[in-house]
Amino acid sequence: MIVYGASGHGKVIIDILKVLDLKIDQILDDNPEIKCLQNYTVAQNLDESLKHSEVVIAIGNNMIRKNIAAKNLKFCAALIHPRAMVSDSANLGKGTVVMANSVINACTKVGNHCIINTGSIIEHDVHIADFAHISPGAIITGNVEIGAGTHIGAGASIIPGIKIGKWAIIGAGAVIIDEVPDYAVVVGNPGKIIKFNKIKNE
Ligand SMILES: CC(=O)SCCNC(=O)CCNC(=O)[C@H](O)C(C)(C)COP(=O)(O)OP(=O)(O)OC[C@H]1O[C@@H](n2cnc3c(N)ncnc32)[C@H](O)[C@@H]1OP(=O)(O)O
Repeated sequence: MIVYGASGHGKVIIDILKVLDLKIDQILDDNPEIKCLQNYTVAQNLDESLKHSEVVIAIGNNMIRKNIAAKNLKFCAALIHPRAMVSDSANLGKGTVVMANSVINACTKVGNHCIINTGSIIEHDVHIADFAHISPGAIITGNVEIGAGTHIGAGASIIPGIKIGKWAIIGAGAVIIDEVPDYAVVVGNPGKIIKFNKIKNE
């Protein structure tokens, strides 16, 4: 497996690969100043001999993950920590990572290259689009829809059936009781829009 991104998030993904007994072939990062991650050497270019290896994008920034996903690489199927609980009826897209102690309940759909972070709860019939990130401890209750590239902050809660647009940001600890439009940044309990996210090259 190639780990693309030598970040803090990369460290957690390395732990998942280790516990799944998957071999780490190379760690890549576009930043030439990053030379190592823990005990691993970090390269800027993919070793030609590894061009058929599967790749996981290990970067927390949703837009950077989207840009890397456009490259011609062989992305892995979803990586699931063995101590996560994922329903048989859930559907997870390629490159999505599911961290320890998270729960993904029945009939949920999670898109490509999403992060379902540590201890988050994704309830039944939730739909999460590509490149979204559900932060540690967030609670997404039943029938919620989350748009592409949206970031749900740590410990946020979303009440059932709410629709959250694309490239929105929900602040840490927010409680979302109303629909959230595309690009909105929402904080507090009850959640209120404080601004709109200026996304370029979406
Ligand atoms: C493994 C991991 O670590 S995963 C990482 C998980 N990361 C997170 O959960 C971070 C989520 N991010 C946040 O909560 C951020 O504070 C954001 C994105 C909502 C806002 O960040 P910024 O755009 O930098 O806003 P800024 O810090 O300038 O705050 C703007 C206002 O909102 C308030 N505010 C910011 N965040 C919150 C919050 N989570 N809850 C309540 N109020 C908040 C600020 O106090 C400030 O209020 P003021 O204008 O009255 O002073």
